[in-house]
Amino acid sequence: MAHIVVLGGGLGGVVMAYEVRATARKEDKVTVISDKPSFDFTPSNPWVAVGWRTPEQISVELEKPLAKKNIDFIPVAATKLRPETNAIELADGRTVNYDYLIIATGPELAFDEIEGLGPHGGHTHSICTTPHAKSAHAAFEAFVKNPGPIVVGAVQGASCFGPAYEFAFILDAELRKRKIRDKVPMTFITSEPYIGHLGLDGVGDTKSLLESQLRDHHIKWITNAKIKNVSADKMHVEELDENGSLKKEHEVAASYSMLLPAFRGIPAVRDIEGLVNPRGFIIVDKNQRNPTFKNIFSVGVCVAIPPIGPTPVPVGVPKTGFMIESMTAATAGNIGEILNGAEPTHEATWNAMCLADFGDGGVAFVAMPQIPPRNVNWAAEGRWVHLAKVAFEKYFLGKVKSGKTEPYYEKAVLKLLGLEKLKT
Ligand SMILES: Cc1cc2nc3c(=O)[nH]c(=O)nc-3n(C[C@H](O)[C@H](O)[C@H](O)COP(=O)(O)OP(=O)(O)OC[C@H]3O[C@@H](n4cnc5c(N)ncnc54)[C@H](O)[C@@H]3O)c2cc1C
Repeated sequence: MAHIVVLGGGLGGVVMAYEVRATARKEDKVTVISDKPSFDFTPSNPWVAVGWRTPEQISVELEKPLAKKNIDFIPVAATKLRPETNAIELADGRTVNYDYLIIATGPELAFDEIEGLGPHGGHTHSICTTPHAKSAHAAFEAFVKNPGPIVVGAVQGASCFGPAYEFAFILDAELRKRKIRDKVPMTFITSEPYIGHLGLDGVGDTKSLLESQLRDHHIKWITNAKIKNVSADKMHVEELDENGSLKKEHEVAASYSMLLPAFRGIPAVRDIEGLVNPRGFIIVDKNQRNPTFKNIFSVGVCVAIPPIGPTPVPVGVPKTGFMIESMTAATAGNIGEILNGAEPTHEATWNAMCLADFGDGGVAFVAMPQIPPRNVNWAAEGRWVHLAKVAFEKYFLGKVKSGKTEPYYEKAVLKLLGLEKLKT
């Protein structure tokens, strides 16, 4: 009998647990360890922040659905991983031993790298977690009573740009609905070298698509931006030129702001030599397996993926839901093979595919592979993206509740786009 532990109960971890349950042998034990009792569907956080969803609508209590699939659940945070003894120390003093470990903890949010950034003692809001989105919503309701300038964007070192664009357009839609958009100057501030870069050097024509959307919605922008510091009503921003030298300094007024932070690995794993890169992300080979500790695998945002190329201000590569599904499927296949005495053969596709909802429209893109030149480099816009995103939410929450394992949705979207045959 082997004990397979999945660390993290988010988008990657829960699906991972279901999938590895299906590929492991009957006698093997599967356990999920998470620092909270529920699963939150992170892609819906921008909707929570404007009141289009409540946190309860996008959360699932994990104990029962996991138990139904014969998966143990420990809702206690891991404080330290000891890979040399195959042990995880937990916040309640317990130690859990494993034969195989899959790390799916997502990121730690590096707000402390910029003065005044973030919701904990800083001056910017966040949509990275559902509790953050809930307090961003409370602040938004206060803001609309006394509107002023809004800043939305992503800071230096960020890797998740789609949700920043989404949130800017969703705020714009909500402010129009409340008929106060005319009282709110909006600025999009990003470390990307150009609008629509997305950490992927653009996909299809995301540059023109997103620039024209920002223009159409009267949102100004600053690219190659480094946030120096944020105070209660403004932020100090350095705009760099293409060589990385200072081009212009900006003092941007903000009554309400949301900036996506840089990510790094969680403290429980961050300083383990051979396991992580300098930012604390888990190093994996093509089979999602760590080359030093061969019984450790990793999926999701905590996986180390190098940036697509140098940029004047550092930007990382986004890890989206569809890519994460392909990492979980490959990992489950590989652990199944190892348990049956074979070498792992499954590889994730690591393609980027994303739906960015704008409330009444949206932009979708597919990049296969992630690094250009690509076989598929496609982006489009339309109201259907909003509807597809609602379907994505329903599909995923259903998957978490029921324990279904196949990545139906990726197939469905590719089919919708006529790209099914091109899937690599
Ligand atoms: C605001 C936002 C919107 C996004 N929208 C989309 C989208 O529309 N489409 C898309 O494809 N992708 C989207 N993404 C990207 C990506 O799909 C999500 O970030 C996704 O949640 C990542 O899944 P994950 O499992 O890697 O991490 P997470 O979902 O963050 O899960 C990590 C889990 O580990 C737990 N954990 C953390 N530390 C510990 C610890 N010490 N011990 C135990 N458990 C721990 C956390 O509580 C959490 O449950 C979005 C990301 C963000 C931030």
